[in-house]
Amino acid sequence: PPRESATTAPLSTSAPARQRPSADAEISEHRHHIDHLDAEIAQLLRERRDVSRRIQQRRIETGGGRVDPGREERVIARYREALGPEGEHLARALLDTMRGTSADREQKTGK
Ligand SMILES: O=C(O)C(=O)C[C@]1(C(=O)O)C=C[C@@H](O)C=C1
Repeated sequence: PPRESATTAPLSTSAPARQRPSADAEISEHRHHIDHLDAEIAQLLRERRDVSRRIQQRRIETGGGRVDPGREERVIARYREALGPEGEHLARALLDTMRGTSADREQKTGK
């Protein structure tokens, strides 16, 4: 069918919605995808934390400290390269989570 001209078309924002899945359906589908990715990321983070804790414990047992600042800088640089400047914030939060030493936790438990 011939398309309505710009001058005769009704002023409606719903025209594209007839040709595509509704925005609600599309958003809902993407959110399911994100929920799935978040579950995978959480599992990977638990695995990473287990490995990280083994290193930290071994270092502490052998007279070292929990933190290895040089290694942390290399981890942070990797996240920055992968995700841009915001990757650095993520890496710092990640390392806090790995060490269990976030400011939030220190405030609540004193540990
Ligand atoms: O690689 C280490 O030495 C670790 O202890 C692991 C890890 C990390 O989770 O990446 C955690 C704490 C350290 O400060 C540095 C890095």
